Amino acid sequence: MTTEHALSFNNVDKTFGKNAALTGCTTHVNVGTITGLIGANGAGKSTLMSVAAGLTRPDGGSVTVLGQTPSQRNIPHGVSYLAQHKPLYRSFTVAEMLKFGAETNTSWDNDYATEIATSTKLSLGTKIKNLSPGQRTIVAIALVLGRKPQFLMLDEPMADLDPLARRTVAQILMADVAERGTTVLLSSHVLSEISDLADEMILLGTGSVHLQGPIEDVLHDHFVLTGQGDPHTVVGSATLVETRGSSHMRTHLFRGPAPHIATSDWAVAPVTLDDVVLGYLRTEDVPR
Ligand SMILES: Nc1ncnc2c1ncn2[C@@H]1O[C@H](COP(=O)(O)OP(=O)(O)OP(=O)(O)O)[C@@H](O)[C@H]1O
Repeated sequence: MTTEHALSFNNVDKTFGKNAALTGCTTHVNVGTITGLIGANGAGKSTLMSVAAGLTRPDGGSVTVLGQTPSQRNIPHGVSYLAQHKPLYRSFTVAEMLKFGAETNTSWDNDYATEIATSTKLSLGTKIKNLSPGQRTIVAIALVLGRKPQFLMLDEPMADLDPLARRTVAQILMADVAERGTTVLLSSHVLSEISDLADEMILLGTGSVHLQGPIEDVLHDHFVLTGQGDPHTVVGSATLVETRGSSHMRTHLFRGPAPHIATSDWAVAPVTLDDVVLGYLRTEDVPR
């Protein structure tokens, strides 16, 4: 762990019965970044966040969050975590929920939380149970940001939001990062959301990390090669991640420096985030 890391996992394991959720998971989140946590259903994203928040105890390995070891007795100061199910009291009004936030947090910014909660024009007098799932998400985000966290973890925060509300939440998060220097770890299945919002990414595949780094570097470090025959004859030192297509025309995803190709038998193209993520998720046999 260095002070540049808001979160640091070293060889972390977590098993639920026979289900291995995290297996030798080693990763970190750099301070001051918005990091996108990507992975297939069941890859371990929620478990990683729950362990980092101190709500789930790992079986092995070490976890450091804002310089502290999280546990149920020691939820690290400065951490806010919004779980996927967005816990709120259904019988409370929005105003009562915000009051609850004020009463249970020593560092609470009521004006800021109220501004976020009302950013999509919902009324403070409405009961939580009468809000739509998307409106509940906005209130939940107001509650986690009202605590003025140093490190914010959001588990699929955009899943219920309409396109306009998504944009509102994205702007709220980017403003928070710019003005308060908050570090954000955000999981999503929508890759366009990750490329719009995040500077860095962690790609989790069944419990351990396939790939991690600044998104720009990840894209720069991969290329797609299309053609027939053995691609290794033209790629140099790059590592094959995945191959698709028929024997007539194959598309190969490679990690490493893109080659200069002097023959019309092969074509090299830059990748999108979709190419990289889908390529890794489609194959079990990936370079780690
Ligand atoms: N409380 C639990 N009891 C039993 N198994 C669990 C529990 N929580 C998680 N798991 C298992 O651990 C694995 C990882 O689950 P997790 O919810 O962390 O994945 P995820 O990447 O967040 O998935 P999704 O994208 O579907 O939300 C899965 O196999 C899941 O079934």
